[in-house]
Amino acid sequence: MAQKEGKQNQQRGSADYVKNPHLEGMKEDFLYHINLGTKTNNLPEMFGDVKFVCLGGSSNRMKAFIELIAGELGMEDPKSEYPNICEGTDRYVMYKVGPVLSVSHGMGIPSMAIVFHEIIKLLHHARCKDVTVIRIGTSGGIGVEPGTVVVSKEAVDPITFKPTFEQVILGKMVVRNTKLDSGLAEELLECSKEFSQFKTVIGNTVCTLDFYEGQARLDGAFCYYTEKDKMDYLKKVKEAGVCNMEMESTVFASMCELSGLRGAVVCVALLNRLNGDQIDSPHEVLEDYQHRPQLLVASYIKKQLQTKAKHN
Ligand SMILES: O=P(O)(O)O[C@H]1O[C@H](CO)[C@@H](O)[C@H]1O
Ligand SMILES: O=c1cc[nH]c(=O)[nH]1
Repeated sequence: MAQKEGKQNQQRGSADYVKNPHLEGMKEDFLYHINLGTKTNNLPEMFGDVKFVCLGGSSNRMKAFIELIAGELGMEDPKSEYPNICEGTDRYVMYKVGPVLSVSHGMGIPSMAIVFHEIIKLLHHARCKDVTVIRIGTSGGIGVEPGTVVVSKEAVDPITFKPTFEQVILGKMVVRNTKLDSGLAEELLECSKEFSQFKTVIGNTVCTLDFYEGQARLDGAFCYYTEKDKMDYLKKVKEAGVCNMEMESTVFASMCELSGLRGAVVCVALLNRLNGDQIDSPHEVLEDYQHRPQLLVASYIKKQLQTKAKHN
């Protein structure tokens, strides 16, 4: 039976990103999957200035993103190779330039949840404040042209299309809220107006547990439904105000909600799922699509930092 959790954190910007009394009594908190620890590393010195954390599935994308950010913020160092801060592990990669952290999260809810727990604890141990987190991803579009950037209004589950995420804790189903920061989504949409080379829309995002059967594809290793079943489901998805499907947004949004971090999900649609299942566009086209959320988010970060500098 689903059990609703109690009060959720509504205080965006609060520095109290963790809600775990057990952490206080620990001699060291070692963040195993990112190979950083409270005793091993001086986390406040290394990360105390972080204001933006950008997460995306692939390591190469997150390296490309930090290079883009370095250029945008005028902080590029031609001699620098932008070292991977998590070098001691091959689970995830992490890069930092100024107040921006760029981290890979792998594929799917469990992989995202693990790294996000550790990132939230990292922000806590480093005593970071007013941090914004943005997932920069790819997705399957629902009724949108390939290459369209979708800023998520709500991250919704694939059954009821409600903004909820279910997690089994102590053998019980816990239902968590996945409401995203609407102000941040609007700010990103506003910022997208400077990019006439691609379209940006705001809409709901369905988060699934799988790329094939979970997203009603006909091209997986197994398929026990018809093309009509698939299209009926995708029609229902579209009618729920959904513009795209991916695999991490609900757990990401639920953890933003619990921690009080401002969060957004910005994913490009690699294809329109109403027209097919295979992602077979040429490599250069897919590279160009993947770059679009990065351009938008980099420009947003630059503007935010400029505005902040003016007011200081
Ligand atoms: O492009 P990324 O961030 O990896 O995200 C999307 O791509 C993967 C599937 O190909 C899933 O993880 C999905 O959420
Ligand atoms: O169709 C797609 C494309 C990218 N990522 C997904 O999860 N689905």
